[in-house]
Amino acid sequence: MRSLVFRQLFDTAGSSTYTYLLADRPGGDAVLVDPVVEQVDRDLKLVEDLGLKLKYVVNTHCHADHVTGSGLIKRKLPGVRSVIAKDSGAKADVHVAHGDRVEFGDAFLEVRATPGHTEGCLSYVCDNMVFTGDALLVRGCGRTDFQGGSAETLYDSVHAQIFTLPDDTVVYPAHDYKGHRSSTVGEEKRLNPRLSKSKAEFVEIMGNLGLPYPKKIDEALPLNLVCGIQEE
Ligand SMILES: N[C@@H](CCC(=O)N[C@@H](CSS)C(=O)NCC(=O)O)C(=O)O
Ligand SMILES: [Fe+2]
Repeated sequence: MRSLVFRQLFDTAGSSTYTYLLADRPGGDAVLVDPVVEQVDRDLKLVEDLGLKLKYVVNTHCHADHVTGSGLIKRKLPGVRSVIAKDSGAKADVHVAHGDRVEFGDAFLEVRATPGHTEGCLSYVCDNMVFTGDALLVRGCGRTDFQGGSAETLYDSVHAQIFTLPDDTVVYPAHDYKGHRSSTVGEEKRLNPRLSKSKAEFVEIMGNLGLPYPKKIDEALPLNLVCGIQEE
């Protein structure tokens, strides 16, 4: 049996983002999911401490609230390749779409298209884990009021691509604002206060969130379209 390496890291500097480090085995090939630019040194130190070979920096979507660490990591570790959805409209070394695999050593991430929070949102399945980005948060979900968001589309994505996974699949979101770290598909199907409702109720809830725009949206969006770094 494979002994996958897994670490969940949290951005305490303001974005409340979870970054995930996965490797196919101790000392093996690794991927970093949703790195944050302010945390790149922390992430790369962990990669080095664990003796891992970082292959890919993978984004679940073009983030609106923080700048991705992908470009800075590529600059510090030449050879690392960035990955994002083709439908995100963002630059990357590898554009993926539903059904693709991101392989690292003997392990892989299975790409599932889960649009609705943004047009290019992906979730990545690895063994009994799903990295849901902002499509599904613990007891919540991503907002749908910008970046081509659509409550109807998000509802269909989560129900078709995440809630069809086995109930014991562990849900790892891109953010948490309430102190949660993970959940399971079974738990979210039963207890998610938005997505356990009917589609019509969900659309009504999402239309009335009244959230202010993320503070860094004007800086983050244009930078994330070019991997987090504006080249000279
Ligand atoms: N206050 C934060 C932004 C909070 C926010 O809008 N989060 C997004 C995910 S990042 S695009 C979201 O979808 N939230 C859903 C929710 O129900 O909170 C900031 O200023 O950065
Ligand atoms: Fe987002």
